[in-house]
Amino acid sequence: MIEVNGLTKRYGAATAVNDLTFTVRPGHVTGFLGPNGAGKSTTMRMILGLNRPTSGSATIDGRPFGRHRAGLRHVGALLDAGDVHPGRSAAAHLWALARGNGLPRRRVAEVLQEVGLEGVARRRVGGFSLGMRQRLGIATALLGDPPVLLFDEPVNGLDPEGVRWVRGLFRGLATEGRTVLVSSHLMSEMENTADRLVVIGRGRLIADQTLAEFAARGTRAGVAVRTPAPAELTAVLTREGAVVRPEGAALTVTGLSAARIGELAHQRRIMLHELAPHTASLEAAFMELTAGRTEYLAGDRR
Ligand SMILES: Nc1ncnc2c1ncn2[C@@H]1O[C@H](COP(=O)(O)OP(=O)(O)OP(=O)(O)O)[C@@H](O)[C@H]1O
Repeated sequence: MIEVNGLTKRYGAATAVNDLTFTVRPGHVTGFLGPNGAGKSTTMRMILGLNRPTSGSATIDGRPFGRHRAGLRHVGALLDAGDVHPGRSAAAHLWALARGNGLPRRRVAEVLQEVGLEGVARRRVGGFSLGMRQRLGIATALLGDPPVLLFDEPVNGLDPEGVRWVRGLFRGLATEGRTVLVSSHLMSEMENTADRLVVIGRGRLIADQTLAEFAARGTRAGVAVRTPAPAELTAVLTREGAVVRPEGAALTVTGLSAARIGELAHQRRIMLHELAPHTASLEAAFMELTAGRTEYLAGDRR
């Protein structure tokens, strides 16, 4: 379990992380989501003891990271996939880490196979594509078989097959009862990966809830209706308290369920060609919640 309590990081006058409090529980993939510059990397670095908080605390299973003797056996992390000596081979990089953490040499072959790099294990990392570096970073995180894992933007540079693989990997790790925190600035990446979300904007907490709860608090749900008698149906539904907006050839109805709209249309013998409840889109919910809390906007000249 990761517990973040009142965590704050200031760089001079700028506040990168502002009084963040949240908990990441085992058995789930928790998505750590926010626009560019929201403070995700800074938070993860503080959880891992690489940056010192200005105030507040971050603990892993009740202790600051630095007090865990087991190192890679306790926490695995992918922070910056470029952070590997380019002249080293993938295997040499992992062997050095295994040795330094008292891990058996066989773990190197195991994780290389798990991430699909066994065929290039002896090649210099300098020649790796971004996707291959990400896979090596993931292998590094898995090396100590740790119960707590943090991944900062792990999907960057992966091809669609790689994205599918990494989703399955994270879900598998959570199913084994591990604590898995995965950051991204794209909701679409989290939609099929995370079951819980911690959302931040400009260093502050915006939401900490399940994916379903998050979707529900975003865009209001409505029902799309198509009928050859829009004026008549609009009058009937409005009398029942619904709000009806024409949208192209269709109507968007809020305030009544699809079932009730169907009943009313049937009673008045109004023909319907379509009756479809909108499901609130996660992307729309994310955009709505982070609007105004984005550090860098297109066209913004600050
Ligand atoms: N060493 C530093 N010195 C000064 N400012 C910093 C430093 N590190 C980060 N920041 C600032 O802190 C804010 C948060 O940055 P951070 O990298 O944590 O965001 P992020 O959510 O990970 O963004 P991205 O999705 O772009 O990686 C940004 O405004 C950034 O410019």
